[in-house]
Amino acid sequence: MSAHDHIDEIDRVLGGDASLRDAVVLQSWRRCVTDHGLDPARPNPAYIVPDTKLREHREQSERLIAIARSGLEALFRQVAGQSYVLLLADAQGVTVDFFGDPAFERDLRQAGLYLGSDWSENLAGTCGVGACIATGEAVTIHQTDHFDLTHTPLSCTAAPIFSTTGALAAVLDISLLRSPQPKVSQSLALQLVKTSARRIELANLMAMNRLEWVLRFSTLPEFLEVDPEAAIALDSAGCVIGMTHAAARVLAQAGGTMWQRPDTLIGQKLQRFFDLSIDDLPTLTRARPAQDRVVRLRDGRAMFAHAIMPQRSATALIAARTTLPRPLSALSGDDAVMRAVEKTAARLAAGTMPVLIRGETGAGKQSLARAIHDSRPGSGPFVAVDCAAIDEEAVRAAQGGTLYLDEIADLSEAAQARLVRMLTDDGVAVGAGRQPVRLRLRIISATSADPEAMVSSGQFRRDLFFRLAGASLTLPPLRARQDIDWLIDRLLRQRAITYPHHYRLSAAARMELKQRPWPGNIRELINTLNVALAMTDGAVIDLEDLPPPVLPVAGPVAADARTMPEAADDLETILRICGWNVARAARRLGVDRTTVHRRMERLGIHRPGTPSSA
Ligand SMILES: Nc1ncnc2c1ncn2[C@@H]1O[C@H](COP(=O)(O)OP(=O)(O)OP(=O)(O)O)[C@@H](O)[C@H]1O
Repeated sequence: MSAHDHIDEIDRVLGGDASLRDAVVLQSWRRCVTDHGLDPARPNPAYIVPDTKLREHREQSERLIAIARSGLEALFRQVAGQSYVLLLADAQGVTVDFFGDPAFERDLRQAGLYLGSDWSENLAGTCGVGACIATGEAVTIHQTDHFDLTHTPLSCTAAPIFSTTGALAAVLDISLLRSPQPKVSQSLALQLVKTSARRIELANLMAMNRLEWVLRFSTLPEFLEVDPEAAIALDSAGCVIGMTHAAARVLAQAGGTMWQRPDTLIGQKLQRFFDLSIDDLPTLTRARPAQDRVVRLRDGRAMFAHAIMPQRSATALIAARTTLPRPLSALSGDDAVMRAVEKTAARLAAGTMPVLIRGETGAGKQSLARAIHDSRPGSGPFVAVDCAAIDEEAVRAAQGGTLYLDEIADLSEAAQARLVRMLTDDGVAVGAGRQPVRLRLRIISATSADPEAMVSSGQFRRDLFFRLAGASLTLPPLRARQDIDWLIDRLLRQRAITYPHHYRLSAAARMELKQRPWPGNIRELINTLNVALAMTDGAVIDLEDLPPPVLPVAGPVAADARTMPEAADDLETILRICGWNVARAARRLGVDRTTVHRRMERLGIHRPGTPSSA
C-alpha cells in the first residue's frame, strides 16, 4: 500500500466509510486524530527518550523488570531465530527492557524497537503498546494498522501486565521488522505474548505474597500445578489482597456485575466468590490429587484449585532461633546445615574446649570463630593469627580471650613444635629473659585442608592436632547453602549504606548467581557483588553487570608448577579469592609459596594498598 493510499484510507474511515480492519484499530485511529491531534500525512520518526529519563522509567519499574526478566528470556528462547524483538514497556509506553538480535541493532533502533523508545499512542500513533495501554487488552497492530507511516512496515503484538491490585503495570510486546502480509500470521505471537504476560503476573503475585495464602486455579487439573490460569492471594482473615488479571475476571464473573472494577475486589472475603472459606484452604494443598480439588464459584462454575501455604513466616523463623545467641543466629538465613552448625557452636561457646573449624576458603570460618567468641559475654580479646607467620607476641595478646589460628595447615614444623610447647607446660614467653606466662585462652583453629591426611603423612604433628581439634565444626560451601538468597540480600543491604541506592538483582542475575559454583565462597560472592555494583547504571543489577565466574570448583590442583597461571589477570583473581593470602593461594594452586611470590613479581602483581617496588 502506498503512503497516499494509507492516508486516504484513514481519512475515508474517519469520514464514516465501512472497513474490514479490527475495531480496536479503527478506535485507535479515531483517538489519534481527535484526542492526540495527529496527522497521518505528517509522519514522526521513532522517539527514544534521553538516557536520564530512561533511567527514571527503569527505576520506577525495577521490581517488575526483575520479575519479568525470566519470563522475557523464556519467551525470547521460544521465538529464537524468527527475527522477533521483545519489548517490555512501562504503563507510560516507554520501553524499559528489550531483547533483540544485536546484529540488527541499527535497524531496530531506527524503527523504535529499542530500549527507551516511547510507544505511547499520543506520540507514536496507533501501535501495539499504545493500543494495549488504551484498551487494557492484548492486540496485534499489523503493518498498515499503524497510524504513522514510519511504523507501517512493523507488526506489533502486545499484551498488558497488571499489578496485583489490578492496575496496568506494563506491556509485553513482540514485534517484527518484516512480516508476512496476512495478519493471521501473528495469531501464535498473540497467544505467546498473552501466556507470557499471565506467567509474569503470576510470578509477581507469588513473589509479593510469600507469607500469605495463595490460591491458584485451572479449568484443567493436568495444568493446575505447572501452569495455572489464575491466582489470588489472601490474608489470614480470608480477604483478597492480590490477584492476577485472569483471576480478577473470574472473581468479577462469580461475584456479579457489582465487581467489574478490579480494585473493588481487593479486601473482599473469599466466600463472596467461592463456596469456600480460608479454613478450607489446607484441604486444597498438594497433599490431595489435583482432580479431587474441585471448588465451586458462586455463579455455579467449578474449577480445580491449588492452595499454597504461607511460607514459614519471618516471625516463626525468628522464634525458632531465639534459643541461639545473636552472633551465631545472624550467620545464616534458612539453611538446615548452617542451623545445625550454629546449634553445636552455641553449646561449645559456653566452654573453653578447643574447636577446629573446617570449610573451604571464604566459607566463613573466621566469622564463625568470631561469633563463638562473641556469644560468651566478657570473653576478652579475639586475636586472629595467620599460621604462616605466627609469633609469641600474637599468642600472648590473646591471653584471657580467644586465639584464632587461621589455616593450621600452614604451620611450619618449627611453629608446630613451639605451639605444642606453649599449649602444654611452659606457656609463652615474650622477649629474652622473660618468664613464660601460662596461657589462659581458648583456641579456635581453622583449615580448608585435610588435617587427618596431613597427620597420616607426617606433615602435621599428631599431638598438636588432638590438642587443637577438641571439637570440630564443618561449614558448608556456599554452593550447598539453601539461604544464598538471604545472604545476597543481606550483603546488598549492607552495601546500601555506602552506595546511593538500595540495590536489587534482576531475576536473571539472581538465577545466575545461584547457579555459580563459588570456589571462593562468601568472599567471592562479596567480590562479585562489589564489581556488579560498580558496573550497574541504575538500582537493578542485571546479568551484564556481573563479572564472569572466576574459576571452576576444584580442590588444590596437582603440585606442578605448569598449572601456575601465566596471565597476570588469572593469578590476581586467585589471589583475590584467597583474600591476598599468598600461602592460601599457593595451597589452592598446589605450588610453593615462594613460587607464587616469584610469579607475582614477574607479572608485576601487587596486593592492593602495598606500594609497588618499581
Ligand atoms: N554470614 C555471613 N554474612 C555476611 N558475610 C559473611 C558471612 N560469613 C562470612 N562473611 C564474609 O565473607 C568473607 C569471608 O569470610 P571469612 O573470612 O570468615 O572466611 P574464611 O572461611 O575464614 O576464609 P579463609 O579460609 O579464606 O580464611 C568475609 O568478608 C566475611 O566478612
